[in-house]
Amino acid sequence: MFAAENGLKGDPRLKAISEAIRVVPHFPKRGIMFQDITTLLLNHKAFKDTVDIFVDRYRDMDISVVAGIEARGFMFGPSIALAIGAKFVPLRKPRKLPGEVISEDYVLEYGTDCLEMHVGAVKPGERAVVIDDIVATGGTLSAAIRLLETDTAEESKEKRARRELGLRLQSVAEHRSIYEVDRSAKLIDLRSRCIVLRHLSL
Ligand SMILES: O=P(O)(O)OC[C@H]1O[C@H](OP(=O)(O)OP(=O)(O)O)[C@H](O)[C@@H]1O
Ligand SMILES: Nc1ncnc2[nH]cnc12
Repeated sequence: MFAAENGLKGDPRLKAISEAIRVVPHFPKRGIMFQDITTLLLNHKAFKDTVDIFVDRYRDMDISVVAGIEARGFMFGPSIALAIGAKFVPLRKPRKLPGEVISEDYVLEYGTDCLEMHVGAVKPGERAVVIDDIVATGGTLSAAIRLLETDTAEESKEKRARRELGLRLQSVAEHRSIYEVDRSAKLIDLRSRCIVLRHLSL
């Protein structure tokens, strides 16, 4: 879907990017097919192609904020921000940011967590892209969106409605299985939304 929507159908870069991601079964616990992007980072071409695809997609779109989710969104987000002329806003795990923060709790496949952002890092009306390495349950990405929405809460209802209509979820690798079929553990192979570098344009 991403390939077709973005004129990348048949682009050999997408296959090479998918193949550069190592899949580690049963990490960090039984049933999880862990998508390890550290092997992609070791492959200069696949790493650069990944960043370039997002840069090409988001340059000249009046985006002033790239928000990266700790920790793996920090590995791709800053390069994309610099290349498209945006600022980089880190969305961090609790108690890491020294200034005043807003927080959002969320549930993960293997526990619960929280994301924080400095108050004032994003101004009302700014256009943002959220970068992370993967969407599994979507809990982390939803928390990131809520954080950004909180900080832009002053914007008008009309503007907000327009922005919500413009939500886009994009990826460079999709339809990979991230759960092993394991009846005894009652896990289902969702063949779902395992997405490398899924991002959201607000
Ligand atoms: O869609 P979800 O179910 O929310 O899962 C996806 C999130 O899980 C991973 O991060 P993790 O919280 O493991 O932290 P890390 O990047 O610090 O390893 C991953 O990098 C995403 O941020
Ligand atoms: N299957 C998975 N692989 C890598 N990171 C993840 N975060 C949540 N689920 C994951």
